[in-house]
Formats: sequence, structure tokens, C-alpha cells
Amino acid sequence: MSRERPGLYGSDRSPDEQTRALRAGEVPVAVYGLGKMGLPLAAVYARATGNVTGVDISEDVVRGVNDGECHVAKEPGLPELVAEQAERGALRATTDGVAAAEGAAIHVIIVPTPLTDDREPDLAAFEAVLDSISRGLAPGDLVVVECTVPPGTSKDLVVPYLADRSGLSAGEFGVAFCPERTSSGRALRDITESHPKIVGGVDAESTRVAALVYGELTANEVIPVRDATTAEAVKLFEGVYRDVNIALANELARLRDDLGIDVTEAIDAANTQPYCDIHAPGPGVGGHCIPWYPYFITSRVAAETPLLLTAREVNDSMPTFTADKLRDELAAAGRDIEGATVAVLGVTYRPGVAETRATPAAGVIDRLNELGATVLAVDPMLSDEVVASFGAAPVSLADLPTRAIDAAVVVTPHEEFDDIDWTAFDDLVVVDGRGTLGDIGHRVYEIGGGPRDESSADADSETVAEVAVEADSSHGGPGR
Ligand SMILES: NC(=O)C1=CN([C@@H]2O[C@H](COP(=O)(O)OP(=O)(O)OC[C@H]3O[C@@H](n4cnc5c(N)ncnc54)[C@H](O)[C@@H]3O)[C@@H](O)[C@H]2O)C=CC1
Ligand SMILES: CC(=O)N[C@@H]1[C@@H](OP(=O)(O)OP(=O)(O)OC[C@H]2O[C@@H](n3ccc(=O)[nH]c3=O)[C@H](O)[C@@H]2O)O[C@H](C(=O)O)[C@@H](O)[C@@H]1O
Repeated sequence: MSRERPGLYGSDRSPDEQTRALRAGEVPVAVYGLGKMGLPLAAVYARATGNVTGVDISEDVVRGVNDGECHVAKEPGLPELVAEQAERGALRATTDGVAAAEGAAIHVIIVPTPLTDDREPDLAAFEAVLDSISRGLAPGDLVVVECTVPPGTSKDLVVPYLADRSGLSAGEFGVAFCPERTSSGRALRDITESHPKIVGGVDAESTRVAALVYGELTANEVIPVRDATTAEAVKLFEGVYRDVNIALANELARLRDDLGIDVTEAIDAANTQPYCDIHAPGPGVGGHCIPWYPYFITSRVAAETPLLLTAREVNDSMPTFTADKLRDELAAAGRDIEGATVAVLGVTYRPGVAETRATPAAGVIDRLNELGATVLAVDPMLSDEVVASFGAAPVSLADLPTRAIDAAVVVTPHEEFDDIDWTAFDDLVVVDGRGTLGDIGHRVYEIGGGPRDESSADADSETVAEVAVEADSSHGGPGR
């Protein structure tokens, strides 16, 4: 195929020659979406290929990347890598998706695929990128989908969409689903080494090229699966496994008072069995992934999915459960939540990530307002405007001790909260959503753990489970 850009799909050159061309920057790459996931991915592609154009709709993001700046917080190594790759000309950015597509032979899509209000996958951004790609697609190109999509999307949407609009035939270009298996806060490590990379193409040649490309990005194994739909299912199965597992932990945590045990201690002890991996209970499940992925499946299948939907119900009930637990703890202390001033600690969906999509804090704040509390909120990663948008009065961490608060709920334990001087407060009632406080000299109830105040027998003694877990350090298991 004679073209000024050497695409790898359908190439008659040897795999070694294809790899050489990729490494030498002769196979230009476009990465669409330069967010928490897209920017680290684009930087790794730039380091491996030397020729990446990032595309984003945000002028600020584009300007920052071209200036070698990293707009994604708390990603070890990313600021340096972005600066280095921008400096050497291996990474540049533009808002012009069509121009980027015209100049690329590998097109990587990593834009948000959220949920609509009626719980349908929202592929608007995804299709906008497909439109740009279709205007620059050439024979031999490979389109890689990294953002999570409903099963069947690569085969039933991407291929016909691109063929119709580009004038090319299916089989002249490749499409592969190669899911992002990355957690914010460890993105570069996850992209390049933590987990095997799953690749699945709409045809064998797409799978082959995707495996060759990702063999250059990751030091871990590349696992080709039967087809793109299988790869899409792998990503969603990982996510729904997590959601269902967290729902199990949350349902067990709701039994804490009935059983009169520390459920988190029992979970830790149960997890010393290699086949047991119960996750951690908490005030809810947030982010634009785990709480949304079940609907990517349920919206596309005719079969009943009672377990997936019940797990969603359990997890979605936890914010209210958490706020009601504070009401009950205050009542047990002879105090009324109505009129009480309550500080919500942490509004993002998990520590260290400036992301509020589907955050449990929203439900906790809503319920506390319903119960008549005066709600303050503290989050060092968010602006006052964003915090206020959730219906709570923003307070800085520094100012918190100056406020006369009656109670607190820890929803998202940012590391900054470790420095809180709890002695500055009088007679607090606290619900600890994530089991990070221990005994702080106030009345504390931990979701799953139960009472954690000085009167509690297990406030500071090393529990049987902790001993068991220390003894059996071989067992993996989810971070808390
Ligand atoms: N955040 C995570 O932990 C993970 C996310 N994913 C997948 O990656 C997707 C993206 O996630 P994040 O990077 O966290 O989202 P993000 O919200 O941090 O970044 C998305 C970026 O895409 C840009 N964008 C939006 N529409 C665009 C368009 N039409 N063309 C070009 N750029 C556009 C935005 O301006 C933003 O910079 C998620 O929806 C999910 O499917 C996968 C694994 C992990
Ligand atoms: C299967 C899996 O571990 N997926 C990861 C997940 O990352 P994400 O950033 O969504 O965070 P997460 O640790 O799953 O937490 C999601 C939510 O669930 C809560 N959570 C998490 C673990 C747990 O035991 N209990 C719990 O309540 C968290 O507080 C948070 O609110 O989803 C990412 C994604 O697919 O977007 C994925 O790349 C990540 O590897």
C-alpha cells in the first residue's frame, strides 16, 4: 500500500521491521483525551514511539501539554515524563482532532464514556472522536479503544461508523479494544508494568497489530483474546466483580450491630483463606467507572441481571446508611442531628484523586441536609465552588478547628486528614467511613468496625485478625 504514512494494519513488512518503524517514530500516533488516564497514556506512547499528537477539547489542557506541563495531580513520575516528551518533540497537543487524525496511523481513544441520567451509556464524546478519526483515517491505520464501552461497541459501532464516514471498507483498517486497567495515583506503573495488557481486535490482524504495539508499551504480558467483544467484556467483568464484591462487604458491614462483632476484623480474618477476597466496606462506591460499568452490561443484554442490580442497590444505599448511622450515634449520645453542625471530610470519590463523579459524599450530604443538620465539607483537592455545589458549606482544613462542630463523617480520607488535631474539638460524634481514624478521643463509629472510642475493647488491642493477617502476609487483597 503506497502512502506517506506506514500503517501497520495489513502491512507486508516483517514484524521486526514494523517494530523498528514504530520505535523510530515512523508510525504517528494520535491520542484522543488527555485527562487523568489519557495524559499518562499519551506520555507513555510518546516515550515508546517518539511521535504522538494528543487531542483534547480543552484549550487549557492543550496549552499546558505543549508547554510540557502536567495538569493531572498526584501522579508520580508523570510531570517529569510529560515535560521530557514535550521537550524532545515526541508529545504535542491540539484541539484539532481531524488534523491529528490525518497525520496519524494509530488512533487511541480515551475520552469519558459516562452514564446518562437514565443509566444508559453516554457515547457522545466517543462518537465525536470517531467522527474526527473518520475524516483522517487511511488504509493500514489501527484504531485502539482504551476507554470502557458497552460490549459489542468496537464491532457494531466503531467499524461501521468509520467505514461509512471514511469511505474505507472494513478490512482496510484495524480496530482493537485494549482496556485501560489503570488506577489514578499509579497510572504510569499500571500502564507499563502492573498488569497484563488485554488486547482484542475485530479481526485477527487488528489483534496482531495491537499486540505488537502494546508489546512496546508494557513490560508485562500482552494477552490477546478471541475478539474485541471479549476484550470489552473482560474490562466490564473486572469492574462488576469489584462492585459486587464491595456490595458484599457493605451488606456484611450492615450486620455489625446485629452480630456485635467488628465486621472488618472478620473480613480480614476470612481473607486469610486464599479463595476469599472480600473487599472493604465504606460509605459508598464512587467514580465514573465501578458504579457505572454494571449498566454498560445490563443496558445491552436481554437476560435478567439480578445480582448486578442488587449490588448497585446495596452500594447506593450506603451514603444514606452512613448519615443515618450518625443520626443514631448522636441520639445515643442524647443529641439531635437536627440543628447539629456536621463536617463531612472528603468529597472526591476516593483519596488523592480530584474526581467527584458519583461520589458517595453527595448522598451523605443530601441525607444530612434532609435530617436537618448544618453541613460543612472539607476537601483539599477541590475548590470551594465545587464543594458548595454539593449542598455543603466549604471549610478549609486549617479553619476546621475554629468551627463549632458537633459531629463529623469521614467519607474520603485524604492523606491531609492524618494531621487533624482532634483534641481541638469538644465531645464530637464521628462516623468513620473508611476505618482510618482509630481512637481519636471522641465517640467514633466505624462503618463495619463499630465503636472505636476509648471505651471500646478493641480500640487499641491487636485483634486476632490483625495477628492472623500479619502472620499470613502471602494473601493479596484489596487496598482499603
Ligand atoms: N479514571 C480512571 O480511573 C479510569 C478511566 N478509564 C476510562 O477512561 C475514560 C477517561 O477517564 P479519565 O481520563 O479519568 O477522564 P477525565 O475526565 O479525567 O479526562 C477526560 C479528558 O477527555 C477530554 N475530552 C472530552 N471529550 C473529548 C473529545 N470529544 N475529544 C477529545 N477530548 C475530549 C476532556 O477534556 C478531558 O481532558 C473513562 O471514561 C473510562 O472509560 C479506564 C480506567 C481507569
Ligand atoms: C477492577 C478495578 O480495580 N478497577 C479499578 C477502578 O479504579 P477506580 O479509580 O474506580 O477506584 P476503585 O478503587 O475501584 O474505587 C471505586 C469506588 O469504590 C470504593 N471502594 C473501593 C474498594 C473497596 O474495597 N471498597 C470500596 O468501597 C472506593 O472508595 C471508590 O469510591 O476502576 C478503574 C476503571 O476501570 O476506570 C480501573 O482501571 C481500576 O483498576
